[in-house]
Amino acid sequence: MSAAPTVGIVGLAGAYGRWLERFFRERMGLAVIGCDPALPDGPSAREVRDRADVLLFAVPIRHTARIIAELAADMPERGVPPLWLDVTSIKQAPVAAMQAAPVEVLGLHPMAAPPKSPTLKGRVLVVCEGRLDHWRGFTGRLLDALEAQCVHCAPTEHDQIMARVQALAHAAILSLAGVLAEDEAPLSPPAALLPYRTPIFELANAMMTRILSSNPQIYEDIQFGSQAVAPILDRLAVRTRALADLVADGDEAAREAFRTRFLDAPRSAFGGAPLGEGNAGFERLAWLLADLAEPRCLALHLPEDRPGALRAVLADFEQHGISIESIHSSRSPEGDVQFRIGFSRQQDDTAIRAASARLETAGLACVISLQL
Ligand SMILES: NC(=O)C1=CN([C@@H]2O[C@H](COP(=O)(O)OP(=O)(O)OC[C@H]3O[C@@H](n4cnc5c(N)ncnc54)[C@H](O)[C@@H]3O)[C@@H](O)[C@H]2O)C=CC1
Ligand SMILES: O=C(O)C(=O)Cc1ccc(O)cc1
Repeated sequence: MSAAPTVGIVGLAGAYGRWLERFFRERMGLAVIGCDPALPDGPSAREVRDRADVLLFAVPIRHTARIIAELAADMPERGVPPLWLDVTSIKQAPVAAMQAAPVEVLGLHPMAAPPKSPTLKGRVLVVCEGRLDHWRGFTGRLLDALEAQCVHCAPTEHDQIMARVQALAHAAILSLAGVLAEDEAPLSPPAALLPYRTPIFELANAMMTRILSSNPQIYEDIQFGSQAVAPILDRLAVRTRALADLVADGDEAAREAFRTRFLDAPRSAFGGAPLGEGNAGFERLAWLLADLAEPRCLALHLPEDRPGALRAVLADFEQHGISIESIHSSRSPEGDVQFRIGFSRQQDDTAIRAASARLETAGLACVISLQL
């Protein structure tokens, strides 16, 4: 094997396959080959397996263990065992299938959709170490280059955790979406409720619409792909039934049972400090939502990514006596940083329009939109 290993990606044309191809080429400087039924002119999976030093599986959850097992079954002898990796949202079955091959094994689970950014910086990456010896140094460099917040656990522990972090959370959100979808006008479509929103409902709506807009196969397979899920969903159903029964009873005893089982017990299980931190996080999001709801705003991006670029924009506002009410950065679908600047109703429209024009003419900002 050469000093710079060749990476093979099974599932090269998929969302993570494409992101990882770019990551390995551009951030690690490695040659990447791959296969995918969506790339019929490319090499076969066995060709990729035999040419790659590092083989990564990024295929649909429901097919992953089978695809790995098929490639493991007729694996030719190699002097140095290759490294096999996967990024599947479940870990027990894929890691077990890789362990059955004469290879070194590392299971990964990025806890985010493939980002617009070139690394997983700011995201969590679950790492399930299977069997590492020759490849230990390389996997250390890989994890460093990914820049994620790594957490380590065993595959079975991972699946128990994901039955809660993913399957249970998604089930609750999809059940909420399903109940709302059953209603009729004027209570439906669900968006008809948004003018009456609370911050909690607005965040719930963001979660419902996120899941319903994403790859449906993933959300199906997260429910159906792990044996850890069904018992957790039973507990959700029992608890929801119990709550509905208490509310139907409606007497003081039912209220007392609600307070004990649905408020006090979870409150003490969460613990004082985590409750405080979580609640403070919610407050920050609620403030953000309130700022974003302010319709008077200027959205812009800074063409020059240099220190002082934002300061020059703010200096123009200062010179012309324009106060801003909020400023938030986000990313466009292409990954460019955008700033959204909110103005109070007291600020003069003409002055804001003139500032917007000046910033563009001076090349200090590209104005994406101006709403007054
Ligand atoms: N998209 C996401 O938000 C996340 C995905 N993942 C994991 O990444 C993996 C891939 O997911 P995505 O890229 O989102 O799915 P995707 O559906 O975009 O891509 C899967 C690719 O695998 C290909 N494929 C199917 N059968 C194949 C076979 N026999 N050989 C080679 N390629 C085959 C498909 O043609 C497709 O291009 C899954 O295991 C998923 O759990 C993990 C975290 C987040
Ligand atoms: O986009 C989001 O918010 C997600 O939660 C995406 C996602 C989907 C599947 C995973 O296993 C991990 C993350």
